[in-house]
Amino acid sequence: MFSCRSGAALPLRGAIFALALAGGFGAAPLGAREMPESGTAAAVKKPNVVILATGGTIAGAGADAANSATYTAAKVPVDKLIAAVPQVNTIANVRGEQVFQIASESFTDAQLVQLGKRVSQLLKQDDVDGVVVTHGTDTLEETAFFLDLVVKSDKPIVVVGSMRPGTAISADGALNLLDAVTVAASKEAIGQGVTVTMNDYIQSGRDVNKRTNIVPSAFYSQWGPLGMVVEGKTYFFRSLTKRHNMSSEFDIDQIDSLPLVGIVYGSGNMIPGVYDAEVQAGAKAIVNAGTGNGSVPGYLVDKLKDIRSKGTLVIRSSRVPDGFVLRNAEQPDDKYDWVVAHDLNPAKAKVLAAVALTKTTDTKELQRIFWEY
Ligand SMILES: NC(=O)C[C@H](N)C(=O)O
Repeated sequence: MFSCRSGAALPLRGAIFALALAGGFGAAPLGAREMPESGTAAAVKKPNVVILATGGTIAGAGADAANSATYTAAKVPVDKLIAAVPQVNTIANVRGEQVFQIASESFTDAQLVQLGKRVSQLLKQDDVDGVVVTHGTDTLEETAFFLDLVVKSDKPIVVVGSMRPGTAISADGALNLLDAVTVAASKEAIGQGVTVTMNDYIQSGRDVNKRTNIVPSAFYSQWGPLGMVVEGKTYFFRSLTKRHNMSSEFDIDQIDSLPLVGIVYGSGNMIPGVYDAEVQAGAKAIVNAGTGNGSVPGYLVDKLKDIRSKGTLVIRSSRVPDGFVLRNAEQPDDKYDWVVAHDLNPAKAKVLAAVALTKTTDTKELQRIFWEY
């Protein structure tokens, strides 16, 4: 009934995904005609990709096809997600594993560590060429950066989500997942660090962040995407210059838990007690999501100096989405023994601080790490 030739099928993919999730496929899955027959050279040579499913909107379901924003995340199991995009089988030998079934805002550090260990374990296997992690988009940028920092492998790791549930008209999950498998199976992605495939782009998991909470073009990096995926082929135009994966000094195999790091959001008329609450809760570092160039209100400087002198790390980041925080601009970081987050947004600075603190509490070392990763 439907033509499955790439290009012609593109506008239909969202609807196809929705249909599949609703159990709408008949006997012959789309794409089956394009699959190499088993036993042929093409079938033997296909890379092996494991999809680790963690939930999110890509596994979400709404009551009606018109519900693009009102739905329940983390409903559809991994096997059904894969079955809804049979085109992945033309690219790789794909199998799925359900690691969690949660919305990504519910991720904790314990889950981050568990996921990292599983990705690392799988990529050590000779029969695994790449891993895709399906994930909610709310904290996708943290997980992607975490995996970028701690998984010691050159093999492709792709984190993918969607902005619309699979049941919605024009759902974006099917194409995003197909693109993720394409990148995970591609030789070009080897050594590129953890990537995120959303809305046809290949983004660096280190750089990318969610900029809008409605439309499919939600993910953006101020340094630009690494490339694109078009009709089952990857096109890379840039590489990540920051240390990651094989060149990282961190290894998930040596990390069993992460120290608590808090974020305090900067604004006018702030409450100093928020910092005390973070310290009392056990925060080993506080990321100050300051205004502008990571600026700190005059009436809070003594509070942050006091916190630092008692042992909690102070990291100056900014609530401004782009640009970067300069050391000793706005505040004398050398004098106060504070660290700056460079271009990392507060959520990413929190991840790097937690990972870095598993190795060192020395502020010079920590600042070096913030420059290098
Ligand atoms: N688009 C999404 O995936 C949002 C959802 N709240 C999640 O992060 O799981």
